[in-house]
Amino acid sequence: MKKIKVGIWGFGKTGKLIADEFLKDSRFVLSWVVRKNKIKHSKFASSDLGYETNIGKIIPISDVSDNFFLKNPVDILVDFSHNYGVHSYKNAAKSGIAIISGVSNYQPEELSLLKSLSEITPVLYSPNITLGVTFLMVASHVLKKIIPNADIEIIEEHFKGKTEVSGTAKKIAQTLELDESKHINSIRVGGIVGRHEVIFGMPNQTIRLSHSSISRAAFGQGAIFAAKHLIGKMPGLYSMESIIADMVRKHCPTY
Ligand SMILES: NC(=O)C1=CN([C@@H]2O[C@H](COP(=O)(O)OP(=O)(O)OC[C@H]3O[C@@H](n4cnc5c(N)ncnc54)[C@H](O)[C@@H]3O)[C@@H](O)[C@H]2O)C=CC1
Ligand SMILES: O=C(O)C1=N[C@H](C(=O)O)C[C@H](O)C1
Repeated sequence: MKKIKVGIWGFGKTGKLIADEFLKDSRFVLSWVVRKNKIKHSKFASSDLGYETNIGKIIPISDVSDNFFLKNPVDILVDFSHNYGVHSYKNAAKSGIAIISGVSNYQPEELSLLKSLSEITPVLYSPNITLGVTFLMVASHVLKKIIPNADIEIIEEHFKGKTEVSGTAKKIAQTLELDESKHINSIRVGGIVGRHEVIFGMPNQTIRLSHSSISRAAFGQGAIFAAKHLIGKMPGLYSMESIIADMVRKHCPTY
């Protein structure tokens, strides 16, 4: 079977683990990663990650010219860089490259640019690409419909250095029609990769739905799941929620 060629935008804390998961999966070939930092680094993502191979050429953002995607074609571009990263790969869409963005704190301008690219290529955007959080989001949505009067609070916990409020928590708040300035409770301690909890409070019982990302590898596995669903699709905006909601409908038991 023909391998799916992948390019990664951003080679930071998460981008590295995304690259690692794609390197380990034989259905994919990691063609390149684009990084911003000019600090001295290996020439290949695989050697940077400790493998004795030279796969996934590391390309500095300054070398990305207008015809970069014609010269370096891939099937899918996966972005875990920064909210303005999308400005630097607009041309990928013109070349028909599918886009997966995991950037979680888009400003309206960048989000609408990303959405506009979905008119010409398949785009999947998710502030939390894990299967688990997506399931939690769908399940919370259903629960809110079943218990519309419950008190609902969202807790999000991350590593000390994360300055912004979790994009995942904001998306959960939007889905549940909650005021994000009142119902998101943020905790920043140590090295927590990412934990989200939705609490439904009722007078005589409490329901807690929670998810923990134990390693950033979870994001890489989510990106692979998304890539498998996106490949071969028509241009359009796709989401992890619609994929998981379809699966829930398919597998929901009847009693
Ligand atoms: N959707 C999801 O499941 C997840 C989303 N994220 C999000 O991914 C983003 C990155 O997170 P981290 O890796 O933790 O941050 P990081 O700061 O460790 O890495 C980001 C990297 O992107 C690079 N970069 C910035 N602008 C760039 C550009 N224009 N082109 C190429 N590279 C560029 C930076 O130099 C840095 O190395 C954040 O928005 C974060 O919230 C993180 C984890 C999971
Ligand atoms: O910055 C991170 O690392 C993460 N960001 C996400 C968010 O803001 O929701 C998702 C994840 O939990 C990790």
